[in-house]
Amino acid sequence: MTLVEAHGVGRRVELPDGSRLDILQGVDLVVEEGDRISIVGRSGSGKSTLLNLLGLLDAPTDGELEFQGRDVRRLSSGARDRLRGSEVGFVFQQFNLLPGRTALQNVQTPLLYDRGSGFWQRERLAREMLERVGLGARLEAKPDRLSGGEQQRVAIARALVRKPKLILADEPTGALDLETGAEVMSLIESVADESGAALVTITHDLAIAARSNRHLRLVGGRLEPLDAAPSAPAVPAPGTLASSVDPALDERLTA
Ligand SMILES: Nc1ncnc2c1ncn2[C@@H]1O[C@H](COP(=O)(O)OP(=O)(O)OP(=O)(O)O)[C@@H](O)[C@H]1O
Repeated sequence: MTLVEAHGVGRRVELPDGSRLDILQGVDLVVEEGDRISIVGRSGSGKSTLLNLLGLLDAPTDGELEFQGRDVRRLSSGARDRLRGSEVGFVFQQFNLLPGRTALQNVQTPLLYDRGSGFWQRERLAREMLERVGLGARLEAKPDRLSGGEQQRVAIARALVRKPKLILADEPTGALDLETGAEVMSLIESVADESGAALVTITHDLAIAARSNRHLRLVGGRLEPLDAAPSAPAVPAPGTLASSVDPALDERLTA
């Protein structure tokens, strides 16, 4: 099933001096259920802007964008928020956990928007999700008591507790060491597999990009395919350099 279909999508913003900046122009992308897509691009090329459009945080200024067959530009902001809440999960580089809340409370937060789910049901779902990411023994821990890798696991549990069909990961391993990053990606992928969700990952890390089955690069406001499959192993051995994964892929990603 097609989740997202973008044709000629553009995103333009107005700058304080009255001039306009075309961040994205003519983006074409189809995301199917179960897809594993990585997007690379230079800093400032518009990757986060694109992720915000795919995740219904923002609407395009040009082109057509459909989410599960619905025209995003015609949705009211309330309808967009509801669709995002039930169908999209975000994982960010900086975890974005609520600092004063326990792991269990953090993971329950998205469930507060589920009409009809009572406290005990929310607690059960959050507990199960934290157990799924290996943190069943740290339910009451607050973020400042957790390592970076553990905080990212809480963030993953929070992003996926509503079983979204689209998972958008913006540099999810950027704040983690290589080995922890590979573990965290495996976790995101296996949870995505269980629910048949699509996973779109923005990354600068070539080892992380190589794990996807579709590789795209954002350049000049457009997406272009990097179609040759990387020959690298899916997970680099701990301690290996990301750029040693596949010199050919490396060249294509960073050109
Ligand atoms: N609301 C906005 N108003 C003005 N400029 C913006 C706005 N949003 C993004 N930009 C600009 O658009 C460009 C693309 O931003 P974006 O954050 O999408 O890039 P990116 O590829 O994710 O960058 P990075 O890899 O450094 O995070 C940047 O030059 C940014 O300053």
